[in-house]
Amino acid sequence: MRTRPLKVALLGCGVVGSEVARIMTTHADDLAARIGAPVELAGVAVRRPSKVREGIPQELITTDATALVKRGDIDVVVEVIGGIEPARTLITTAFEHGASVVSANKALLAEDGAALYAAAEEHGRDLYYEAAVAGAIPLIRPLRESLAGDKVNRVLGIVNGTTNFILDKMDTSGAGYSEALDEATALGYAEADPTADVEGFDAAAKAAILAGIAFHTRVRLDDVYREGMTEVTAADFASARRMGCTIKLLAICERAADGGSVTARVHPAMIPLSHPLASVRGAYNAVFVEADAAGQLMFYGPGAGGSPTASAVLGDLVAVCRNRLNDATGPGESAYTQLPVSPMGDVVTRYHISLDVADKPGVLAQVATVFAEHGVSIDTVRQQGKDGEASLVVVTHRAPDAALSGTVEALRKLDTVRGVASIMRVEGE
Ligand SMILES: NC(=O)C1=CN([C@@H]2O[C@H](COP(=O)(O)OP(=O)(O)OC[C@H]3O[C@@H](n4cnc5c(N)ncnc54)[C@H](OP(=O)(O)O)[C@@H]3O)[C@@H](O)[C@H]2O)C=CC1
Ligand SMILES: N[C@@H](CC=O)C(=O)O
Repeated sequence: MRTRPLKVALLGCGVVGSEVARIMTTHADDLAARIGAPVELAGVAVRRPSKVREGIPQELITTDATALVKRGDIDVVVEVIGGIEPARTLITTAFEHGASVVSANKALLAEDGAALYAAAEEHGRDLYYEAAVAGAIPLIRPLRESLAGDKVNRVLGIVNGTTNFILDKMDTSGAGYSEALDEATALGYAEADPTADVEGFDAAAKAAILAGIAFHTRVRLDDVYREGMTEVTAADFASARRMGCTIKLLAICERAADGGSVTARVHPAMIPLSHPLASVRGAYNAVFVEADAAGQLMFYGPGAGGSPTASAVLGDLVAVCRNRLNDATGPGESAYTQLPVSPMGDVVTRYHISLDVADKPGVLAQVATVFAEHGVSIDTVRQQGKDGEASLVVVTHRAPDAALSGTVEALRKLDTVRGVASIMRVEGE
């Protein structure tokens, strides 16, 4: 074993960073044995230097992250600050000064992953980011390495722990949205700004990363269709239950049958209770990967929180340190192509639509005509009338999203349709 330690700079010591530091300290001997050299925490950059950080010597704490990554003797920079800047500049500066980087920053990777990869390659360094998608679950490396010889066609899953925690609470205990979000935040699952979770930005960033790796193409955050879960109501859960379903925020990345394009989307969806994703509880994540030769694979585990995420960061740290000792780097992204990303309108799926309508003769026929005119075939209709008004629930067969949007627009114009209470896609059947 080499006796000179590999030096690690930790940028950020919050929910994830504090757990990374703790495990680096408590498992130091194991890590050294696995790497073949000891690893030393050489500095910890934070915003608030006076905050008490258990187990971290005060002399390691700095507010000058730039000076830390520019020191020139740092082997690996672990970036767990989050956000776009200063994280992006710190990572590129780290490469310029000879360090490899481990990051958990999905927002940055989805926005600027290609440029960061290019910077890593230019300087002959590694960029690893297993923790950026689905917390503790090994998913990036299986997709990038284990499945590199196969052809992945679909990635579908729950990739945000906070929203799964909230939806699960709403479904099983009738908890309110705000109360469940507060709990998820207190448990360290939510992003610094939880809007990223509940509005689907975090899951969309993860979908962009997954689609990119799975299909060997570049997919950016802006390419991902996104709907959050803030509008999901108790009434939606009641409708879902009547259909034998529950509601989950899903990330779905698909390669077109002809292989010439891909789609990536994040939105709430009804899924049958019999589907394995329906029983993913709390802040757990689960991702299905469908590949030509492998068939269907499922990855499951804790998707958020300090300790699970630190596990993924530490796994990357070991891999990157081993590469440093061997004067090597892991797989890069230079083989990526650019497949077009098709718009949401091209996606074909089923829909559950709740309408408030007048309860009088001919309304059902009028509504059915609108669906027919837009080429959307109806599977089931349920109507419940009360005091001259009625609630009409239509479940469709598979149809293009653009056709469904056209249908809904036309329905809104009917005098007899008082309002469209909800539109939910139905997946996983
Ligand atoms: N929490 C989770 O479950 C998961 C998080 N991630 C990702 O990990 C990253 C970190 O998340 P998390 O630990 O939850 O975030 P926190 O908000 O808990 O921690 C952020 C840390 O960064 C420090 N920091 C912020 N700005 C600066 C700056 N300009 N210079 C130096 N330090 C700075 C903060 O300092 P101070 O302590 O002084 O405030 C804090 O220590 C994010 O990219 C997140 O998306 C990924 C998977 C799961
Ligand atoms: N806020 C994220 C944290 C992990 O990526 C989530 O809830 O999944």
